[in-house]
Amino acid sequence: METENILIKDAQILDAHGQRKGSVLIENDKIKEISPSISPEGVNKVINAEGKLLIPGFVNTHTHLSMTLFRGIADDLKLEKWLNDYIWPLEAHLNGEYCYAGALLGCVEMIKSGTTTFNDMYFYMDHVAEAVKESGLRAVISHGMIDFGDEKKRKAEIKESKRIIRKCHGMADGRIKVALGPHSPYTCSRQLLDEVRSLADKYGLLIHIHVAETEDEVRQVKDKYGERPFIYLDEIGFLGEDVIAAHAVWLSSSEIHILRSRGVKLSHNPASNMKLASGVSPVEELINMGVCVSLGTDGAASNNNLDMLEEMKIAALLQKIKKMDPTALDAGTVFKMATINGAAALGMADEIGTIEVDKKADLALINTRRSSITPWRNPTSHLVYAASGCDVESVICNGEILMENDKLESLDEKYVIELAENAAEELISKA
Ligand SMILES: C[C@H]1O[C@@H](n2cnc3c(O)ncnc32)[C@H](O)[C@@H]1O
Ligand SMILES: [Zn+2]
Repeated sequence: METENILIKDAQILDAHGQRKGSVLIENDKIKEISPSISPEGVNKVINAEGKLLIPGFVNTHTHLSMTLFRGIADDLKLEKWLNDYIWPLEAHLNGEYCYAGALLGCVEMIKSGTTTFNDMYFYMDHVAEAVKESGLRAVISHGMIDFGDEKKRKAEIKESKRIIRKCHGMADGRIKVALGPHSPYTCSRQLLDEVRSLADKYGLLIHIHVAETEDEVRQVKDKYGERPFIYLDEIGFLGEDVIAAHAVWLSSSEIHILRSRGVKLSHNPASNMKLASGVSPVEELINMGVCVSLGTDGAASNNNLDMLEEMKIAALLQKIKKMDPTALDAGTVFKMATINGAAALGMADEIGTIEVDKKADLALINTRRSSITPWRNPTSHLVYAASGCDVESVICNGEILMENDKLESLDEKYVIELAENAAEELISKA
């Protein structure tokens, strides 16, 4: 491969390690050098980052990308009714084409708001992988498995997961990895969860699952298995460092200890938890106990967007009101949740999540000369409390420019919007 290099010149750099000024040289897919000044001689592409803030691309650790097609379809409902009466009946009409269109739309939205890596659980994941490949983004994808105790369904779900692993793991120059996606302890049988654990151990794959999202789920799991969700999962030997659990709202103190001792990673999804009125996760307690808590948007049908800047603000504000303490979940902590903690949750802390030499060049540039973040004083504060996805101007993933000066480079935005609009209309007319 011919060496491609990009120089990001004179940026204000911000990551979990703090703030500094400097230039960043990218060679192929990685950061080669970070110095106060780097000569542009022999460089293929120079980006003048004077007056710009350079941050790591956000890591969104819980998404259902193709659900962009269902945006605004079923608002103002509780999770159970939302899933049973609206979302699952619609999902019965999905196909690969629709999932591809919805995933492309999600990729556009994520690039435009500075996300470079995401953890996605859904259906027709080989079609989703195709969209991710075209977009230039990095993703962990998993087939969402639900068996409701039906043996035939369980076998079919495992078969589909294995097919996706064979077809997509390592795709797009390694930007796409495959994980296992048992939906939740209330939709998956004990046997299915056991098989998932064995496959994860055998192939070294991550497990992505929804757990302890609602009080109703806790009641259901207690009625069926006699224990709260995380205690039940621990008793069956399911939990480990490779598990990333979304939501984790309703937790007892013993469950928090289990999460810590098993090294389970969490994805906190405040907007979705608020919109479905699921509850408020005890994020401050979890972080103080040493649990790795990252941030995710969930799908666009329960959020209703994929903007990690907005999600950071919601996360911070929600903890402050839960604790009635304005010092709770400060801006610096929530920025870490959206970057390095996300990388750690996906087992990629050595590769992404901060701006360091030898890490992947997954970066976003914010234009600091925007009215919403003027006067430019405290970058972390402005990012979390004042900025939104629209303030992201340029995005690089794996050393490729995906957006420059607000123009998408890897995808044709107009085409994607048209494709998704048509797919959504056709799909909804079938239901
Ligand atoms: C993959 C399946 O998961 C469903 N889903 C989307 N969001 C949520 C949520 O917040 N809790 C539980 N299940 C969810 C999605 O519709 C797919 O059926
Ligand atoms: Zn979800």
